[in-house]
Amino acid sequence: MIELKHVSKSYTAGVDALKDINLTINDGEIFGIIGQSGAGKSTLIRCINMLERPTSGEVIINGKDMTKLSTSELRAERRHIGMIFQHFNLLSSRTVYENIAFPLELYGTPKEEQKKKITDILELVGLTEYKDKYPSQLSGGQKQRVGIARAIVSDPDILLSDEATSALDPETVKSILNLLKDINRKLHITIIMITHQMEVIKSIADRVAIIEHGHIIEQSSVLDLFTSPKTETARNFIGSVSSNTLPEGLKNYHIHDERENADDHIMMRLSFRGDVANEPIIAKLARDYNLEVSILYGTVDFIQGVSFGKLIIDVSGSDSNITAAFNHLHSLPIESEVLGYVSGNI
Ligand SMILES: Nc1ncnc2c1ncn2[C@@H]1O[C@H](COP(=O)(O)OP(=O)(O)OP(=O)(O)O)[C@@H](O)[C@H]1O
Repeated sequence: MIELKHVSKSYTAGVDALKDINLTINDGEIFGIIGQSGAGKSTLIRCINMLERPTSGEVIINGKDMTKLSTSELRAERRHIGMIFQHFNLLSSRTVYENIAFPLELYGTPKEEQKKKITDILELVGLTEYKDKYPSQLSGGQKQRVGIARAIVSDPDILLSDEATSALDPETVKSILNLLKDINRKLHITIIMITHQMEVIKSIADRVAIIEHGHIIEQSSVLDLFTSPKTETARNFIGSVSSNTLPEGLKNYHIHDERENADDHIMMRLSFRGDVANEPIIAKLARDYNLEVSILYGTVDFIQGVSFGKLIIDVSGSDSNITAAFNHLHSLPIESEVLGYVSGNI
């Protein structure tokens, strides 16, 4: 387990990059940290392996406070933490095999054991045929595979990923994320990923924290974040992969914020998870509350194998029935939001 307790980091220039960060990351999790440029992501991930020393607070990994270790103790603990980078950081004068061998050489691993480990890892990352190539002869995705192989060849418990997919094209991002997921499952390595791309979080993270101006402003499971975001920043990140704006066809309606006429319809958005998707919510609103309900638009997406959907519906009926129906909706694990009022027939 990794625990950050009241971690703050100020750079000498007077920049408070991290402010009272509290996080717990469980063994075997894929934990995402997302934030805009300058939010403090790199500083945070570098404080986990002490590439940056926090100004205050504790970083406890498997019971040991990393901030209290001597240089030699820290070197020993770092063996359990691998790291991958946006620009791969490979040694250009070494082959793929020699790049992966590098950490094992530093740790004095015997040559025969090195060979066995590297052969297995090359197989795992799909680069067996490329072992004698140099980094300049590889694509970006292949370079990152070498970076991943080098990071996990010394059997770490934790893999830190610093924007590891940011320099790659969308197809390659998918294949690298699949590889990371595979490694997480097969080798039970805890993965902490920092990114500014919500797609990355949505694809593979179990839980996520949002960092803004050095503060964690929201943290939850990825499914909870998508279905019930609490902050504007979270909604904006979600909007980048799952649009919350009205579909084109609905923009033609004159939607107003206030009710203008007694017979105005209400346009609303319902967001729900797969576990409630089977309930006849719409039928119930119509039947039990005597409302007219039309479905105007719907989408379904998947996170961690669970479906979550959005429906835009048009509701009309008497005030008392609408109030009772809204009370019923609020009792369900569904997010409901009034988008506005529409006059006349829809
Ligand atoms: N070595 C440093 N000295 C002084 N200030 C720094 C240093 N490194 C980072 N900062 C500042 O700390 C803040 C957080 O930077 P950090 O690199 O952690 O953010 P980030 O979220 O990773 O950004 P990006 O996505 O652009 O890499 C920024 O204001 C940055 O300018």
